[in-house]
Amino acid sequence: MEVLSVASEVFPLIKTGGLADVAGALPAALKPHGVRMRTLMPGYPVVMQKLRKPQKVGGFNNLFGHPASILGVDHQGLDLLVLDAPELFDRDGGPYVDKRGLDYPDNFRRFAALSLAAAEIAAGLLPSWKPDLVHVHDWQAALTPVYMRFGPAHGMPVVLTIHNIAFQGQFGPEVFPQLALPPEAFSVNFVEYFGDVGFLKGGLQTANAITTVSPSYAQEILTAEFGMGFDGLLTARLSHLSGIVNGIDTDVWNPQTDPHIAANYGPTTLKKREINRKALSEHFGFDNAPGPIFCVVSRLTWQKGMDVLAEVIDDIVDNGGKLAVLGSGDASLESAFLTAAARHPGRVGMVTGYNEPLSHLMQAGADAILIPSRFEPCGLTQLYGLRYGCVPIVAHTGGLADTIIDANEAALAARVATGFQFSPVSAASLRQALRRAFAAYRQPKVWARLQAQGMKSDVSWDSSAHRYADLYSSLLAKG
Ligand SMILES: Nc1ncnc2c1ncn2[C@@H]1O[C@H](COP(=O)(O)OP(=O)(O)O[C@H]2O[C@H](CO)[C@@H](O)[C@H](O)[C@H]2O)[C@@H](O)[C@H]1O
Repeated sequence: MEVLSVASEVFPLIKTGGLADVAGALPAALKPHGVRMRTLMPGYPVVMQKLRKPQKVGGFNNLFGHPASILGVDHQGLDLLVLDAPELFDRDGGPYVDKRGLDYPDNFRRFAALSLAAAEIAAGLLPSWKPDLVHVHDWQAALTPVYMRFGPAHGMPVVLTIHNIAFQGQFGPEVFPQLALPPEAFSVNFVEYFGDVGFLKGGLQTANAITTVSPSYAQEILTAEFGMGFDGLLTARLSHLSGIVNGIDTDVWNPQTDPHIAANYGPTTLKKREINRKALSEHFGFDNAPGPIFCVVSRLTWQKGMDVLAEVIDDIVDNGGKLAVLGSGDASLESAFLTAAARHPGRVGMVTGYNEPLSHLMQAGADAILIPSRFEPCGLTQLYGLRYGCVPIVAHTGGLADTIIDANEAALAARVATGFQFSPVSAASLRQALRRAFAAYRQPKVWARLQAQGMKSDVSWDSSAHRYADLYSSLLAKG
């Protein structure tokens, strides 16, 4: 089966969040299931620099006003199709925002171009290859099924995966005439959304199947609280919606071989984590006092509950714990953590920015990872935590609820617990979870059991890749 995957970021070429990890890992995970996946992504400067011997495999004389090429290239086993459209993607800032952190004003055109290119590939643009099915990710690729619906690839199945329904790609109605869609596409059945143009809206209406990244989140987005305006639409399309939990790349995230950590270790050599703890402590300027090190690797946003975490920092320190934070995001949250680090030297440390190698060392050296998200479609850092013996302390929501088994009395007695869950997302309930974590940490056998159980959890793509492959087969069987 030949599948075209379309994503705006793909690890290891470019990553701002979990979408890149998933788009980067799925092709290899699907291979054993008879799926050959080629991935279309934009040719941002950092991507173009990394490509080795790309070949032009197709092109456009005029893609939204400019010529563009499709480059075919293998990158560390990833079969990539890169949309080389310098007018749209050769920019100084990040993939979505400029150097000042502001959205590019032509984002609608940039990602409409990605989607249109995908639809053209589905329609046979490349002389050498045509997919049987298209799998698109998030709003940046969500116009693909809309373009396909009005073009020659009409009828080819499309799967749309929602990684985060908070990001919808909504633009004013004035962009519609610039999208090269027929007038009837500006209707409630397609992209029209309360008078605006909605990229994700259009995709949700037209994809043959909608998936999101955990079964619990698939349920939650049917409610007004989590649906972010799409609960009604999704309820109407319920028979096409399912939740498939993310896996992780167990080669990239393997404490036995990880090149980014100070000492490799496995389930039987957990003592070596001590060396990573030391390296982490040096990095964050921690003192040598015992006590658990909690870590955070996250965008610093309201979604991630970082304001709630900021409220309990003093409690962590008062109880003999330490906190290492790696992240960037809202200025007020960044400054809350920096202020806490200044207030608690040797106990609280903050690294602002994005640092992939350090994120590995944190999972290897910290005792627990804190994830107090208000909503979390799946979450990947708790899965990395399980694999690294860094016990996850998570909010009971979305994929966090689906992947962590709370250390309640019954689960501890049955030896199945892998972490701590709390609800609601409030400082009081996070404090309560921390109290339970401190108590468990004081009992080394209990803590070691939590770590061991977590490390035994299957966080690989094996079972989820199977589900995607089954979904593709069922869509193709429908003809
Ligand atoms: N400062 C930093 N330095 C280094 N690495 C950092 C970092 N900040 C974050 N990361 C990394 O970025 C990734 C974040 O993935 P998440 O799943 O936690 O959330 P995100 O909200 O980006 O993804 C959305 O899509 C994913 C994929 O489907 C869903 O799991 C998730 O719930 C949904 O919100 C992880 O690999 C993490 O290690």
